Amino acid sequence: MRKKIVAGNWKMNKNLQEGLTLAQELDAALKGKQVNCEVVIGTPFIHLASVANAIDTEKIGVAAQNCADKASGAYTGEVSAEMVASTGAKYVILGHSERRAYYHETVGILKEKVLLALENNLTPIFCIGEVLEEREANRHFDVVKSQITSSLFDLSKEDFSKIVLAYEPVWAIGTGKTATAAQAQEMHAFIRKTLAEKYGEEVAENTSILYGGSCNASNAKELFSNPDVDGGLIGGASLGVDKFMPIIEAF
Ligand SMILES: O=C[C@H](O)COP(=O)(O)O
Repeated sequence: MRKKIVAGNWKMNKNLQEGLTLAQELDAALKGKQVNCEVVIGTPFIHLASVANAIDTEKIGVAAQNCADKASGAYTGEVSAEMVASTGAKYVILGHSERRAYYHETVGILKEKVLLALENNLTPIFCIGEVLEEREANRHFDVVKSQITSSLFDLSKEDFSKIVLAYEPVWAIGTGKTATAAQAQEMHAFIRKTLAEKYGEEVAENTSILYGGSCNASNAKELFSNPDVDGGLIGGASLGVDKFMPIIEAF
């Protein structure tokens, strides 16, 4: 049975004190509450250790938003997967469209990052998604398929089974323009079929595929009610407990 996951991606928001407060408020809001999904928060690197120490990490998984494509050494400014894991984080968001677009993350780089994350027992939340021109040209299925196959399909079946995918149409990120529930379901079903062709039905059925892109309290229920949508990767609406909790409770 695949996991339902609601993951926040704080992006480059919140200083350390603000981040700690947000994490602790979320921890308090979830205390004693039965929720039907796994909750994850993706914090900036500098927050990871403090946040992991301040909350119940059995209830809220902590994610980094990136890791280096090298294991260690003279790479000034980089943070390795091993360092991320040593903070108590359990997840790492990889391949986000903002990293691909602004930091030129290529397939080669992403493949290394995924391998290093897995070697360090981090669960990659691997992002894929087309830009508006690609959707308008009806190329969105090809684009998403090629993002998955190029970066992930060299993995063994065992390793692939540890991946969480997040479909984030780039045109829906931070724009207020959400994919319709039908568009999300159509793409998620296509992704699952692509996984089944390569790794078999069982792996495909057990892979969590999250939706991301202007997901909020008012559209989460409809999006999550689709059979192939296993949760969300939430940006803006994860920056306040009042906005994030209703999304968690949409399951
Ligand atoms: O990682 C999260 C996504 O980029 C979605 O961001 P958003 O919810 O602010 O549109």
